[in-house]
Amino acid sequence: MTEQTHRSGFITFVGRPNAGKSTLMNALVGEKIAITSSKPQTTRHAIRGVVHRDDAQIVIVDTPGMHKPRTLLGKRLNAVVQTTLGDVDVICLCIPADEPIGPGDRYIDQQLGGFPRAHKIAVVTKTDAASKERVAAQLLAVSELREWDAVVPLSSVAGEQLDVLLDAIVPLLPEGPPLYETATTTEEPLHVRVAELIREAALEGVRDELPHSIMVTVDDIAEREGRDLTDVYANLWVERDSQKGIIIGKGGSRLKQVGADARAEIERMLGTRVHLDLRVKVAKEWQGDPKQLGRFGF
Ligand SMILES: Nc1nc2c(ncn2[C@@H]2O[C@H](COP(=O)(O)OP(=O)(O)OP(=O)(O)O)[C@@H](O)[C@H]2O)c(=O)[nH]1
Repeated sequence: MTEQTHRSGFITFVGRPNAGKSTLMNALVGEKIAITSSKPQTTRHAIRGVVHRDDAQIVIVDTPGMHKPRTLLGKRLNAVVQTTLGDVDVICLCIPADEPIGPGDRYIDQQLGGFPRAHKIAVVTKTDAASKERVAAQLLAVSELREWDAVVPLSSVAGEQLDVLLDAIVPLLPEGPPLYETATTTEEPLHVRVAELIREAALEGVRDELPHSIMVTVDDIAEREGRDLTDVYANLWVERDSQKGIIIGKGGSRLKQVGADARAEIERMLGTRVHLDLRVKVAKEWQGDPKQLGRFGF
């Protein structure tokens, strides 16, 4: 019997907003750890997931969408992207199959030239949402962007071709032992993961202008002794008093729904019943305020 080579390394997904990066990472890791939403640019943290295989360990760093910065928040997000890309072994550029390649895709593709160390894979996402012909045409168009180490069409939603992507990634990683214990699927601290679940619930059905204004912090997560119950104390931050009203809803109805939805997700993650104490607070114009951004971990 020959001994199998073990490889381990870091990969990341880039692509314009809504390209399907978060959904893909969740599908690969098999546990819900990054926020997904139909609203663009809602991924804020470089969350890591770990894919374990017998022959490899793939550490996934999820980066926020790369875009031309407008606000201070945008600039900081881009700085996170730059640091991440300088560090990884493989960069996967996600381009949806159901939309033509646009300036946003090209902008990001050009940026990839600045990271010669990393191998590059093109991932054509959402193949379930496009015809076979369309997928084929998209593969051709993507191939013409640059010399890729691989081009992989897949669907995170249908769970198709995910193994093909992993098989393409593994040979590009350096030889080495696993970087994380095999039980680990994420190294995000628990309170960050809980905060993301609450933020995701709060984003459901919210008006288009709100997503970037919502932030969640978790003060405490405490198990009640001898009981199958965890207390979670969290704050939902908005930028203006007017937004507070939108979040809370008529007679508190929206906030109640958000609380119920978030609680169900947190219970699923923690495996205990949860009491969620959720307060809505205003942090005036936090996206442009360095102090507030620091507090929210940017
Ligand atoms: N049909 C289909 N829809 C998908 C698939 N993957 C993602 N989507 C949808 O595309 C939208 C965007 O997906 P996300 O994973 O949030 O995209 P993202 O690239 O992380 O977006 P940002 O956080 O804005 O950068 C969501 O509505 C997803 O449900 C897929 O394989 N098939």
